[in-house]
Amino acid sequence: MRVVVNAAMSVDGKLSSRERTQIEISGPDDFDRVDQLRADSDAVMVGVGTVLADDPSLTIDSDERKQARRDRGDPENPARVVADSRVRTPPDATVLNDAAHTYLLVSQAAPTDFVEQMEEAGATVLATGEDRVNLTTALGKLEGEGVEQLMVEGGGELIFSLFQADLVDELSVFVGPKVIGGRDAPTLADGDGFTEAFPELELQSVERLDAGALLEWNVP
Ligand SMILES: NC(=O)C1=CN([C@@H]2O[C@H](COP(=O)(O)OP(=O)(O)OC[C@H]3O[C@@H](n4cnc5c(N)ncnc54)[C@H](OP(=O)(O)O)[C@@H]3O)[C@@H](O)[C@H]2O)C=CC1
Ligand SMILES: Nc1nc(O)c(N)c(N[C@@H]2O[C@H](COP(=O)(O)O)[C@@H](O)[C@H]2O)n1
Repeated sequence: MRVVVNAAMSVDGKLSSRERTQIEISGPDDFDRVDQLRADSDAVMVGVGTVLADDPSLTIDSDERKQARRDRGDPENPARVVADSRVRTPPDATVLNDAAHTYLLVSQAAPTDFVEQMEEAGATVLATGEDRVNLTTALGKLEGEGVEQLMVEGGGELIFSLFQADLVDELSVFVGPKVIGGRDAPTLADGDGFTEAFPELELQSVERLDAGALLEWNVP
């Protein structure tokens, strides 16, 4: 499986403000690039923190891209994946609508009645890890479901864990012109942070885009 992480961050490396509401950091050209990246992926993943903060759809905007997927025999939207150890995804979350299939990655600690509620809403629930999702095992299960390219759209807690588990192959970061600030605002990689053995990436490209820059990195 190829794991491609994409995010938009402010000049100072924040994904959002301390209020954790969705902030438009990308411009139209970057949103269009993200739409293409979704269309090129078998599934789009976020952590439950992003579901609770943004209630995202994670679907494709462009009708042409949806048609191109149908023409090649794929569903019109990639599958959606939420890392959600204890099922905090609200039953009325947009990621559970019928625009795409949804996988909920939970842990063994997930309450059975919540799991059943998600399955009734049409989601496929994959359990790994005792208290928290074991991302290595969970991504292996997704691969078994046919996910060859997984796009990850954040947030910072999930992105850090994926780097920690050495699961990331590529990182695309759009750096937008805003300064957000705030010690409690989410950054590209949060979690506990590294204190040694910092992952070192290889810069593949730098491009001016909208009012910012797109940086693409490979993870050796
Ligand atoms: N600008 C951008 O490109 C983006 C911005 N954002 C912003 O980021 C913020 C949300 O980010 P954040 O709060 O970090 O949330 P995340 O989306 O990273 O979700 C974090 C949650 O995922 C769950 N999770 C399950 N398994 C794991 C695991 N193995 N490792 C880590 N997390 C796991 C945890 O909850 P549990 O333990 O309950 O399972 C954790 O609290 C919002 O403000 C949103 O607007 C989000 C995406 C992109
Ligand atoms: N690429 C990008 N640029 C920004 O400026 C953003 N705020 C985000 N946020 C991510 O996009 C998701 C919203 O998706 P939908 O439009 O609802 O499909 C959001 O949840 C973040 O993951 N991304």
